[in-house]
Amino acid sequence: MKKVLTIAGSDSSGGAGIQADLKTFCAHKVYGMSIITAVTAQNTLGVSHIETLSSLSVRKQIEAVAEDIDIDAVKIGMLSNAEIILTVAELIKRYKFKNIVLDPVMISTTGFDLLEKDAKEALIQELLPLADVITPNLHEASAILDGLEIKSKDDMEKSVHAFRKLTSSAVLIKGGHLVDDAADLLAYEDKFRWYDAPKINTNNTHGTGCTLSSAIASNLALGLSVEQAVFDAKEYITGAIRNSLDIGSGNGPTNHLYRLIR
Ligand SMILES: Nc1ncnc2c1ncn2[C@@H]1O[C@H](COP(=O)(O)OP(=O)(O)O)[C@@H](O)[C@H]1O
Ligand SMILES: Cc1ncc(COP(=O)(O)OP(=O)(O)O)c(N)n1
Repeated sequence: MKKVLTIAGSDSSGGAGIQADLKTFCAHKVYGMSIITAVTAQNTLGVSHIETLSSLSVRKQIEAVAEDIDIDAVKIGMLSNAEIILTVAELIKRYKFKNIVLDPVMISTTGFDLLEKDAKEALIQELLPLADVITPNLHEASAILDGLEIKSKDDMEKSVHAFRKLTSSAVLIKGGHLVDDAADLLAYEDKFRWYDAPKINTNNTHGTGCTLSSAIASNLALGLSVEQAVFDAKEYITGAIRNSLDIGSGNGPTNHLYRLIR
């Protein structure tokens, strides 16, 4: 069985973070492992508290897994601060991790900071170059590109050229926050490809970014090309949103069981 590691924060409500990642791995029939960077108190209405683990704890968790188990792919989500980013970057290099999908989590949809403001540069300088695929949403892409306005599909196309100057990683700009579309744009090598999808009329989009990046990591572990891994992950997230769950009174979670329970 293929083995996939997530390095991310815990979401007590189970919709995003480590919990979404492990559910996604399970649905893709890969073995999931987790490195927890922070514990958030969170529900469908928002984040009320964050306790970040020490970089020593993160280091020890990664070493414990990597010294014992072969890892076929890694998904990276919420990292909280620069010290943890530097630790993760160092250990990626030491253990030569492959198939790395970086979701540059910065802020929750409900507006809570999940990355300290001064850590953005470390993320760009230290982690971006190590990732095989990065998956910013419109807000994160704009933050990485020094405030470049990205609100439309045209803006997304322009922004991939700016990304090309920063990194040779494949970049998937997620269009979930476009007004009437949910199209994502993949730029890889010197090509780009749109993954179109209709915008589903629902508030239940908590954890969509986490789910998509974990699905891509699972598909890479299973041996798919980047283009196909993104295609299959896009189908998975679209189905998980279409069948999303009315849990809680805010933004409910996606449904990872929709292919099993019909
Ligand atoms: N309402 C929606 N209908 C269809 N797809 C959506 C919707 N909202 C998000 N998505 C898709 O979910 C994935 C995550 O995107 P996005 O919500 O932009 O990321 P994040 O959760 O990081 O903000 C993307 O593939 C995006 O197109
Ligand atoms: C612990 C934790 N990690 C990441 C997120 C962000 O999740 P994401 O899927 O990018 O988007 P929203 O759920 O915020 O819409 C999170 N909330 N918690």
